[in-house]
Amino acid sequence: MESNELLSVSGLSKDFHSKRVLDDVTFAVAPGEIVALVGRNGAGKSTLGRIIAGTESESAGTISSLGVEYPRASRLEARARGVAMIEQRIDIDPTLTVAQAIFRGTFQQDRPHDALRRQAAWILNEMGMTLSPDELIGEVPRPLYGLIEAARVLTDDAQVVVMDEVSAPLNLAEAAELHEVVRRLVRQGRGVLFISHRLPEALKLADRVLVLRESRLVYSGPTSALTADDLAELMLGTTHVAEPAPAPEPPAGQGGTPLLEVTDLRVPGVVHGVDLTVYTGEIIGLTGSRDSGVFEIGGAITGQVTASARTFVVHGEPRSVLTPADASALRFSYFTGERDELGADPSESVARSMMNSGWTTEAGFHAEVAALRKVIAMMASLELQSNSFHKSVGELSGGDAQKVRLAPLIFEDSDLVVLNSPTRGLDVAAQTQLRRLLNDSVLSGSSAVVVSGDAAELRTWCSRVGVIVDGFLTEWIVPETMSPEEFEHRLHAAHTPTAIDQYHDTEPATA
Ligand SMILES: Nc1ncnc2c1ncn2[C@@H]1O[C@H](COP(=O)(O)OP(=O)(O)OP(=O)(O)O)[C@@H](O)[C@H]1O
Repeated sequence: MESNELLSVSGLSKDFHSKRVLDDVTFAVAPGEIVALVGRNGAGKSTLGRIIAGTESESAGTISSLGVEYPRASRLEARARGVAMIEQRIDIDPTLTVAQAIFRGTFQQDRPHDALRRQAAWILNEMGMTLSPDELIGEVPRPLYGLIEAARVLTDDAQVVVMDEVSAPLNLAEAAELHEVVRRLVRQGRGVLFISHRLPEALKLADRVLVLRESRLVYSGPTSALTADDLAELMLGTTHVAEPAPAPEPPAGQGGTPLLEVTDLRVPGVVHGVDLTVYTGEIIGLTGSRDSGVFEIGGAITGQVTASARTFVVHGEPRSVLTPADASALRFSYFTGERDELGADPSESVARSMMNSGWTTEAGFHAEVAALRKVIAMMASLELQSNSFHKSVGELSGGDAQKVRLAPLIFEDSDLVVLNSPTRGLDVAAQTQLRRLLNDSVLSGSSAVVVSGDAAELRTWCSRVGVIVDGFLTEWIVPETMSPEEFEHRLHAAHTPTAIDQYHDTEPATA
């Protein structure tokens, strides 16, 4: 069959242990086209991407590139046909430089390092990327591996590129770099299948959108005809209330009872004197570029990062800056957001991963039953798509795995919880539901600090957002006082490393 389509998928189905996860999926990607793929957690997006890229087998159906069918489950065949995929989880040898990582596996990889370096520098510069070609991969934050992979795709001959939630861990400035690469790829006549839970991003970037719901393709059409709410409705099969009922009035800033009051918080070389007050019953946000010190502040107030402070007062009592043991005694918890640092072993069962502690084989029958009851209740509240707690975490969809990791923190009675990008990889309904659960715990007297680079997450979750620039807290933004566009604009500036200069003369803000 002659075809101009870069990629044609026809009648594709997939079963996992007799559960149908893709059912008769048919679509095509044309040269120069960005096609977004959206759907709820567990809808089958990654599985579809992996089948196209030849790393997973299909149960039925065909896939062709430029009209030529390629065999099932062969990554090499798919690559030879010009199909590449950037997966959610990427491993790169930490001893390589960024330049070597960009050219690894390509025909150019054995060229002298200096030549690779020059070419990598050119590509990074063209894309407006802030990565240095000489930086060691071991020193590059893992969330940026997706950008390195995107630069790598630019240097090779892949004609169709599947990007699986590559933008999920990126802040607004980093996501803009990724979008630039995607646009460049399609200007060269290639095609991109872009998987994302950020619906406004999907609509803005893509020409066309595919919606998977309950394993079937329920919509394929131009993005220009849709709003984010339309898209959510197509994904969920029901009207979606984007903004959950706000938590009953949190203590308004200075008027409430302080839970934590810190002055002159310092982390050597990174945080240079931050004053921060978190009131009981509020959810605040902190944001900044990756090297601004924002992550270290979240770690320092929960005893995860070594820090100093002039005063550190919890519930009105002066203390020293916390150690991890102090933090757990005070019921201060921390969620790193880094998928690999969460201790969630992919071979571990859902049940065991959801238990924080106390479930050992020696614990006895009654303790085991009580622990399982708690797991079942958590699974029901979180609406896990997977209905088996025996399943291993590695078999879960990305969103379900994120919920499993978050569960102990959300259900534990914490006084203060620091959450790094809690909704990363969660679909719109799961985001809303998680926020409801967090609101419930805030209502019962706890507080939360959300460290994030995601505009929607910060806007819908936080009463105020502290901007961290170059180790200083430079201002507080109150999302409800401005339009979503203005809020996004302000965050974009805060995430752009060049913003540093404009803040150098600014007095640090106080809470
Ligand atoms: N290796 C596997 N073994 C068994 N079941 C699997 C495996 N991989 C995926 N699944 C199941 O297939 C379904 C689709 O998973 P997939 O990861 O494709 O969803 P997704 O749409 O990408 O979700 P998310 O948005 O959460 O990443 C889920 O129910 C998942 O548990």
